[in-house]
Amino acid sequence: MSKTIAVNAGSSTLKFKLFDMPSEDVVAEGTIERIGEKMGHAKIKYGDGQKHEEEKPFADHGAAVNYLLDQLIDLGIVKSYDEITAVGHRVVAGGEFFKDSAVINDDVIKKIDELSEYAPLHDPAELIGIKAFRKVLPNAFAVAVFDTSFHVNMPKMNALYSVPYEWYEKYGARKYGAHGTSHRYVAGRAAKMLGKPLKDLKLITMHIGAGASITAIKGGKSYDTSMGFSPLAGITMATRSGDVDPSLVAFVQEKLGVSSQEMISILNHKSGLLGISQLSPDMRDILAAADKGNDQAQLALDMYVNRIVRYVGAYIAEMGGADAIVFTAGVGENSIPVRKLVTDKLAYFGIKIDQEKNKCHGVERDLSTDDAKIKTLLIPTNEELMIVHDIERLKKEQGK
Ligand SMILES: Nc1ncnc2c1ncn2[C@@H]1O[C@H](COP(=O)(O)OP(=O)(O)O)[C@@H](O)[C@H]1O
Ligand SMILES: CC(=O)OP(=O)(O)O
Ligand SMILES: [Mg+2]
Repeated sequence: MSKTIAVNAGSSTLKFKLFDMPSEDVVAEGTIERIGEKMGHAKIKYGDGQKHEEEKPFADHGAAVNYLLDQLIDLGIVKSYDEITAVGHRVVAGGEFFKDSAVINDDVIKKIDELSEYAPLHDPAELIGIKAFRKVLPNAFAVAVFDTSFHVNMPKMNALYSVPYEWYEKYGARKYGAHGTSHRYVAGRAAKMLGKPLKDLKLITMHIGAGASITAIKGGKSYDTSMGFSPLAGITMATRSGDVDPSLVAFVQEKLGVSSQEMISILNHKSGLLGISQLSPDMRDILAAADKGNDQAQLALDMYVNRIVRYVGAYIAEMGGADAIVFTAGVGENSIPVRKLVTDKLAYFGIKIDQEKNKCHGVERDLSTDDAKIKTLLIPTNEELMIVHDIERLKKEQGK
């Protein structure tokens, strides 16, 4: 029996799922969190209900990947690496070059390396994973699945910034978006739940995790998205600022006397929920503190909800309506209060959820009331399954 592994390197995490093929049963899955921090955390589920958990530092993504490879053998998840015949890697930035997932070879690796400047928090980490797996699985069918591919053909009117056009021509200055694999997956599931073909639907998918983005999907295609040139733009995130007036950045940079790289780092790592609350990047902490009357946490929560509502409203207007909005990713899948706050503020559009149906997490469910004009769906994302489907499609295309 052959196995396929999907590897999802985030900015500070490494997630994986190992699938038995062709059944697509998940035989092991896990997350390594807080990579690069003083203390990291690894959690792997495997076999029939077995769990492995460990607190230890992971200096960088290289250390995390090596740990994962060791654990696959040490925990007896595989007897030998040869059992894994295909591997898929999430890559955030594919630029305009990768319009679809790609079979990994030397040229593809070189190209991803070149594109790293578009996603410095993500692509270098993902390259480390690609190279490490290539070393131990030299014969596996390896595929890169890009976050940006789904957005690459969005209308130019939405992809471009109102800046000198030659910036786009010379430097690729445009909106690339991210989380495309997730938006694509939940859109497909939404169509199934609504019992309508994707091509006939207008959807707004809210991928709200630590990184977060909202996408307007028209006829199954990305029409507009909240992330921009990099995954820093859009709504308020755990530690990322989302949209900021660039002149404010230049102004504060001067005051602080720091480099532009340092400014970008502050906007990426010290902003968002963490920056406003001065407490935590984690929505669970923000909700608990706001509940106890912490004003900064309340402000962070209000801003977070407001930014989501702003984009959903804009996208309903841009698409001339919507059939459904979809909650997904860490906060969207798990936070009952955030889903309530967001949908309450969208009541004007005929978005209305049943509070009893909302009492759940991690399940596919239509949360709408019967009289809702626009449906509200909860759909747990599954980027890893999407990666496996892309691997199978590319295998077929290549006659393998
Ligand atoms: N029960 C919950 N309530 C609110 N937020 C939650 C809950 N569970 C997880 N989260 C949030 O989900 C985030 C992680 O989401 P995830 O989609 O895994 O992120 P990413 O892939 O961007 O690292 C965490 O920052 C955490 O704040
Ligand atoms: C692009 C991005 O923000 O990814 P993540 O949410 O995994 O950090
Ligand atoms: Mg993610």
